[in-house]
Amino acid sequence: MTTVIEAVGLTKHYRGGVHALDGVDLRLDANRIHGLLGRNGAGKTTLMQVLTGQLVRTGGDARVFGADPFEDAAVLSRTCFIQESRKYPDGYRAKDVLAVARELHASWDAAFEERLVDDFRLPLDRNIRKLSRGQLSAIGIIVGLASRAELTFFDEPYLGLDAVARQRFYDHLLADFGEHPRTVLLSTHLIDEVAALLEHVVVIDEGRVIVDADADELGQRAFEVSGRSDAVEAFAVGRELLHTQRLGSLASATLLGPLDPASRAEAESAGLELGRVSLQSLIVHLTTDLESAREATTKGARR
Ligand SMILES: Nc1ncnc2c1ncn2[C@@H]1O[C@H](COP(=O)(O)OP(=O)(O)OP(=O)(O)O)[C@@H](O)[C@H]1O
Repeated sequence: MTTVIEAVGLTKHYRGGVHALDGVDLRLDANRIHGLLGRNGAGKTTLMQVLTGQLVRTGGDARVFGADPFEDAAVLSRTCFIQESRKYPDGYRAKDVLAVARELHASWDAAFEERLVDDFRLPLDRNIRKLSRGQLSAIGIIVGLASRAELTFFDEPYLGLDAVARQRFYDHLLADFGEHPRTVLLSTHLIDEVAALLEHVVVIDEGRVIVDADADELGQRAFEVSGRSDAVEAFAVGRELLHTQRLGSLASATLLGPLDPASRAEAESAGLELGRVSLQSLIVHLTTDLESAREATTKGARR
């Protein structure tokens, strides 16, 4: 597989000791939809800004299509970056933004643009400042999709979009990706909504990559058991526990590790039910529960 994005020890530090990126190692393959997930302030936007040459890195190396993206016009012409906080010049109407984007992207599909404008009901003649939050997001989505750039970054592209419009975005992205494969890096907090789209998932936390895995493999990383609390507790002994929940005499536990045949048999003979862990729960547990568990262990060891 061709690598489109490669980062080695990538750092971006700000004054005041902020390590927005703190040694990011990453390789993203071509023609896949990659998810970039993580909590607020984890470093997702910073990573995209460095990879699109909008920010200068402090250290390490970043390659996009094999070149340094910073001020490399050839790299940037193959890239489309959709950012939620984009500012437009005074007096611009929605159709002016689309006209500029059309000029910038060699693979722009005007017929697709037209369909998307209809589908997202974008008022083309309205001044950009008068558009609703959702309509502004729709502009970004239309540009990101119709540009058909070889590499598209969507940074939280759908602030303010209603559930119907978000579903349309997912449907269009998936259908168009099927016909015109390209590389997409999508950052979002609506993890379960996009889980089915993602082939590969990167989770960053405090500027570091904590998960870098194919979505299928990630689904095998944890499982849930539920049933009588004493049976759940007994089953959890010796296993890495991510999370537990109790309700009266019943409990459920999220455990790390693949569900091998022996564990399955053990759970079944203890009368426990087995279930999958959603991508969102897994990531929430990995970025919060594991952290607290490790903190508790470190504190315990220090005592
Ligand atoms: N110009 C700046 N000066 C100082 N710190 C900054 C600057 N820009 C970003 N940061 C900090 O860098 C960290 C990473 O920010 P970033 O915007 O990349 O996070 P994010 O993962 O995109 O968050 P969110 O999901 O909330 O959008 C945060 O702690 C943020 O406060």
